Amino acid sequence: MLEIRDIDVFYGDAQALYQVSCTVGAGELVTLVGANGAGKTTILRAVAGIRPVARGDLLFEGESLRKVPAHRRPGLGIALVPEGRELWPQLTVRENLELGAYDRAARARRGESFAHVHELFPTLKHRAGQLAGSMSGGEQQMVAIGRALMSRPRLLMMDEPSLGLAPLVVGQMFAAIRRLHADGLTILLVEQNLARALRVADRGYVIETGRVSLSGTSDQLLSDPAVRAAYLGM
Ligand SMILES: Nc1ncnc2c1ncn2[C@@H]1O[C@H](COP(=O)(O)OP(=O)(O)OP(=O)(O)O)[C@@H](O)[C@H]1O
Repeated sequence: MLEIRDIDVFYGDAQALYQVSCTVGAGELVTLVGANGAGKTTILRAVAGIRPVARGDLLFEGESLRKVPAHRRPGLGIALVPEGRELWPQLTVRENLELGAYDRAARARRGESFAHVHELFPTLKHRAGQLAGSMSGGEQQMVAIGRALMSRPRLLMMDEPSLGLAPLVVGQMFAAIRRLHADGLTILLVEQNLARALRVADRGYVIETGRVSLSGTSDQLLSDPAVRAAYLGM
């Protein structure tokens, strides 16, 4: 479904990604793991079209995204749940969700999408009229994921959905991710919690200083001595 081919990405003169390649097949849950500042967010931004790609290419369902502006990518089925959630705090939960269904096709199927989001996160149904900014961190993350689902994505990218959440809430978040994957959604998940991410993912890529340093199935990575030493302290 998604093929990232040898991309280089810069912030001004500073190069953040060096010939990064990775793929996500239809129905797969793939995770990008690695330390702070390794370049994981930048990969998602490149796929979403928020950061331009200086070299290389991005293919979505076989078509190059290079000439597709960021605002047209959700219409193709690409959704990003950004780091920090980026909700509208003064709008209600329902209004935040509605803003996710922003194109005509998504608006036409809004009722169905609401039902899907409410089934995944029942709290959002009960709190529909509450201001998003007054909710807990975990609830706000649910709104951010729900808003992305309202655009009816075929590829859902999530940037650190568990960041800053209490352990119990992190468990609920991963249960929701597992459920979306079991329902057949294609997911690209960025996580710093390597062990947890690899337990839900089919495959993973380890990103180090802007490069893919290792890749493999989750089992391969979890049993790799270099991964265990560097990320799991074993
Ligand atoms: N807006 C920006 N301007 C300049 N440099 C940036 C910007 N955003 C990120 N960078 C740099 O690009 C590199 C990759 O950052 P990126 O945010 O992609 O890493 P990350 O792996 O997602 O880490 P984190 O978990 O902290 O988000 C880092 O060196 C970072 O300092």
